[in-house]
Amino acid sequence: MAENHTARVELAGVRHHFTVGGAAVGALERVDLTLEPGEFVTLAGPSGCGKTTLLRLVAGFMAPSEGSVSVGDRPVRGPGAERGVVFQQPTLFPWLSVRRNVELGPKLRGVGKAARREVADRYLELVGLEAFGDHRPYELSGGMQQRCQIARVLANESDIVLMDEPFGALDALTRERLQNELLEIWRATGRTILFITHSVDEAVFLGSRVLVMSPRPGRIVLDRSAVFTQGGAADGVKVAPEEIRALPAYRELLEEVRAAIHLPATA
Ligand SMILES: Nc1ncnc2c1ncn2[C@@H]1O[C@H](COP(=O)(O)OP(=O)(O)OP(=O)(O)O)[C@@H](O)[C@H]1O
Repeated sequence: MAENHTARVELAGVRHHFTVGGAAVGALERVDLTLEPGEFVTLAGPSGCGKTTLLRLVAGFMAPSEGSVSVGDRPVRGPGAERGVVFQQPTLFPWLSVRRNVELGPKLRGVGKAARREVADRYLELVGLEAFGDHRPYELSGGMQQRCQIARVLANESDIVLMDEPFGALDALTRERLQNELLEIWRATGRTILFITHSVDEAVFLGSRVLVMSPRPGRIVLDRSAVFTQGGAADGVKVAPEEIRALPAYRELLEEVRAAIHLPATA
């Protein structure tokens, strides 16, 4: 994996509640969590358990009711360029070309024209969209738009990539292709990734670490290292996804995660 200099993300004693109709609705309860640089952390849990709330706190879109969120020992006080967010639905500017969408972050940071074009083209190539730089987002399929969004976040040099069910709206084939591409990108760039998913298989397949949250108010009830994705990349040897999924240890973790979410065993 690429060397990385990403900062550690730390949530300490985090509680969060929303006020709805004058009443407090608990969303997160006592979350103590450290994301180490370069980890690919997947987060699963029942609907409404507080996953998005946790991600939004790390993104700096809001502050916790209690406790603290910090990145590299600095308290999070709002969004920052080192934390990129990939939403479930692509949020691209329709009036800009695919390339200009990807260039936007570097442009806002004052990167010159030639340099930002180079960065954009590098990331478009990484996500397999090199031939579509001059297209408009609406000329791309949903999966291609999602890849463009990922390229945009990476081009913005966000060392920490926060992904909220990014593949949730995609068909199974595109989803599988993007999962494999994302793993390649992670191996190549060494970013820290926090990835929310409803799919237990996706959580176990992608994560170098798998977290499960309890029903609302969410707490982390399972925290496991998963070596499957890294194992395949160890010495450049690629292991086919089907082989990884057939490993007994993979099946075991899958069942453990399913049990933690109170889903029935698969077999
Ligand atoms: N802006 C808000 N105002 C009021 N309540 C909210 C708000 N955002 C979230 N909540 C509530 O907080 C709880 C946690 O929501 P959150 O979106 O974090 O869950 P989630 O685990 O991401 O759900 P899902 O998997 O269904 O996307 C839910 O009960 C939700 O209704």
